[in-house]
Amino acid sequence: VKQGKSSRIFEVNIQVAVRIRPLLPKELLRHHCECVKVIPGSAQVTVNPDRLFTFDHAFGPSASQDEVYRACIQPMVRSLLDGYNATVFCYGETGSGKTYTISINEIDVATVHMSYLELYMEEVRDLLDLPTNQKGLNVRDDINGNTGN
Ligand SMILES: Nc1ncnc2c1ncn2[C@@H]1O[C@H](COP(=O)(O)OP(=O)(O)OP(=O)(O)O)[C@@H](O)[C@H]1O
Repeated sequence: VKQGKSSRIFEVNIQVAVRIRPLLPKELLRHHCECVKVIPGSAQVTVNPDRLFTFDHAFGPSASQDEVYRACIQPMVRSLLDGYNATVFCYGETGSGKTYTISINEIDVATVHMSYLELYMEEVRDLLDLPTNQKGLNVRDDINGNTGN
């Protein structure tokens, strides 16, 4: 991992956070139970229960949007306003809480160009472009190595 240019903000360029959402009412009704747990005060999670995984951040079901935002996103927003590029990428199975988590926004002092893409089953969809978002986008490289669709 490369050292971040803006060492004031980042020690590394890429950080990985895991968030475990609370069980939904329908899951509680079906007596589902949590099989992934955060070790309190750490960035580690246990799975079932003897496998241990370490991340840069780990949030359990009681973590608020604010807590996730402050730890993971706010430093990126500051860095963005300093002129650096930043990407927040949510990965997880259907219903795991990607949309819920990514819907955190707090920039009201600048014009922001944002794209909202979904990568699912190797198809890319532009979620902000209703006419095309039913069919996948074709991603191509041109002769100069630029990527477009
Ligand atoms: N941290 C959370 N606290 C409370 N509810 C949550 C949390 N995360 C997700 N949920 C709820 O769980 C459900 C699924 O979340 P969400 O739609 O964000 O999943 P997703 O990963 O975007 O799913 P998909 O890939 O199918 O679009 C929603 O009802 C959402 O409100």
